[in-house]
Amino acid sequence: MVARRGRRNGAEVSRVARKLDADNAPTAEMPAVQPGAPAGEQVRAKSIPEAAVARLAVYLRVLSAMAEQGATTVASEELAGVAGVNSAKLRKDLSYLGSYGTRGVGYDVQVLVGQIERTLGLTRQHKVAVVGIGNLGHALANYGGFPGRGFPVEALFDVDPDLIGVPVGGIPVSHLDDIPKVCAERGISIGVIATPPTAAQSVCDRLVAGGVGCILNFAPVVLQVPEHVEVRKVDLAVELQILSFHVARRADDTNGSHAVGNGMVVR
Ligand SMILES: NC(=O)c1ccc[n+]([C@@H]2O[C@H](COP(=O)([O-])OP(=O)(O)OC[C@H]3O[C@@H](n4cnc5c(N)ncnc54)[C@H](O)[C@@H]3O)[C@@H](O)[C@H]2O)c1
Repeated sequence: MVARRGRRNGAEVSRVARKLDADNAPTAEMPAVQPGAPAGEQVRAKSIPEAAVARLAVYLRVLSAMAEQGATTVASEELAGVAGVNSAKLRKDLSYLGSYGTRGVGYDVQVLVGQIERTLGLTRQHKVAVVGIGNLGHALANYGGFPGRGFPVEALFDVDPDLIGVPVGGIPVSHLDDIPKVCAERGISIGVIATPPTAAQSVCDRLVAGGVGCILNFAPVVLQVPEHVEVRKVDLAVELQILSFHVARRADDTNGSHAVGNGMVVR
């Protein structure tokens, strides 16, 4: 009997990144330098707070755009401004990577890109399967932004006979029952669940049987998975409720905001 556990919304990004890395290499955990630690002292990536890991992904996106435009160095204030955080928080986040920048020069863009990519486990490709090729599944399968970020969509699954064999985004849709076999054959590491909630657990079980170690679940249901499987849940209703809370709070109290530049506010 395999041990199972439920996952709450907001599972740890850093652990997922390490899990993805672990799927590809035995030396899974990215060592980072503890801020304030003596040079060369290594700590595990799990010491990076989840919120900071999420911001690292934003910095990476900004830095990649800067590199494309020919930037070689960037000041912390500039990077912070474009990323929408305050510069003290940015410097703190980057210190988790052992990156402190050079006074008067800033950060080397390419070095920083490499450090963030390694920390997020993005130095390898992670093959993705999408299950449930309805409205959301079609959008995900057709979205061209995943392969360039190291997440090529390599398999699609559904139960609708009208969809089986039909290419979506260039990939023919396979039947649900073929999930374990196809995922194992193609080395899928991430399974995206875009089925109705009633089907999500059985889909998840099939993905796990196919050796998939990471699940991104769009269905509004809590999944039970073995200990070695990581799950992240995307619940747009919860996100809207959180926004609603912030709107209500802002109406009562605008304290806690930090005004920058042209009247814009970053949090
Ligand atoms: N559409 C959105 O904007 C959106 C946003 C957030 C979350 N979600 C959630 O994502 C999921 C999908 O939403 P949707 O709007 O794409 O639904 P949809 O009805 O358009 O598509 C669902 C697809 O899943 C397939 N399916 C059903 N049972 C299956 C099974 N056992 N195995 C494989 N495929 C199966 C159906 O044939 C269909 O193609 C839902 O759980 C929904 O709550 C959707």
